[in-house]
Amino acid sequence: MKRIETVEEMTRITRHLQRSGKTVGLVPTMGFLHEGHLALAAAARSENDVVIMSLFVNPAQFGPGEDYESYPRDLERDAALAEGAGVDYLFHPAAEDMYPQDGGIRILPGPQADVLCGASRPGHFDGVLKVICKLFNLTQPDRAYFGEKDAQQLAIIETFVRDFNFPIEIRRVPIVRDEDGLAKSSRNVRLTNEQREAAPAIRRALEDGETAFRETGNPEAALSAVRRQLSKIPGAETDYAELLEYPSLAAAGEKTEEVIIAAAVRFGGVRLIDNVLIPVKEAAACSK
Ligand SMILES: Nc1ncnc2c1ncn2[C@@H]1O[C@H](COP(=O)(O)OP(=O)(O)OP(=O)(O)O)[C@@H](O)[C@H]1O
Ligand SMILES: CC(C)(CO)[C@@H](O)C(=O)[O-]
Ligand code: BAL
Repeated sequence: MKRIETVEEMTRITRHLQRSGKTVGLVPTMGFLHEGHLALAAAARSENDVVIMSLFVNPAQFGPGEDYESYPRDLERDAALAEGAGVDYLFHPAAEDMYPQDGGIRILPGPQADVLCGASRPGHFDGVLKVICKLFNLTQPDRAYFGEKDAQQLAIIETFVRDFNFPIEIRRVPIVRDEDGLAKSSRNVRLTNEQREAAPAIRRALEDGETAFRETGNPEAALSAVRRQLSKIPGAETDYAELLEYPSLAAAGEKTEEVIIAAAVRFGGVRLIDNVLIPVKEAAACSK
């Protein structure tokens, strides 16, 4: 595996890869790798000649007072894990190299970014789209891999690629969980023992919502089941819990084919997200 530290070198290698005619899979991450990231890398490995993983804690997607500084980082550990996962190029630029000047162009996502994490973290998805646009241009991938844990991000990136005609296939990867059901997340290491013990209840709350939705087909009943369970988690504060159409993230209606029940929960300064995706046809079938 080759490490690439600068935008200039990444550009040079991309030109070379383009001439070689090899297919390229891109796995964008913020590092502190876990099995969720490795599942993205495995999918990329199985579908492409070359795998590029980016590892960049993107300042543009963090708001004032958020955890940019305290976000976990460990480059050497990440490099060993990426190499073990069959990554060919690990791109880990410095922030000053990615953003040599302040200001510049802003990318403004549409209504999909007005809800859920977009409502709690104003400007977050502007920053995600900016870095994704840069990474797509810098690596020119055939395919790019994103996890369903960040389902809103995935939906917005799919729209971005369609709207701006990027010749890139976006590949969705299912959520990888710990044995007790907690979704793998780099931020899990920042939980205290008590918080870590309580955190799998987020998943159970979403499952209760899924069961209620499958049994009743009623979004309000499902959502109140989720909110009730979330409110009982010791030491946790619900940031949001919502049921929406997926991937439009509009209110669910008559023609909805799939819904998402998504939640964000804060344990002190650690904010975790999780979701379930439910095909509406299946839910209707269950309730009959
Ligand atoms: N448990 C998971 N299962 C599947 N994909 C995941 C999982 N966790 C993260 N990913 C995906 O990995 C990519 C990089 O995510 P990121 O580096 O932010 O990791 P993270 O663990 O989500 O970190 P955070 O602490 O910010 O939640 C994203 O596409 C994200 O959806
Ligand atoms: C996609 C991403 C790498 C962009 O910084 C980040 O939002 C993440 O890790 O999900
Ligand atoms: N996986 C989402 C990145 C963030 O929390 O900023």
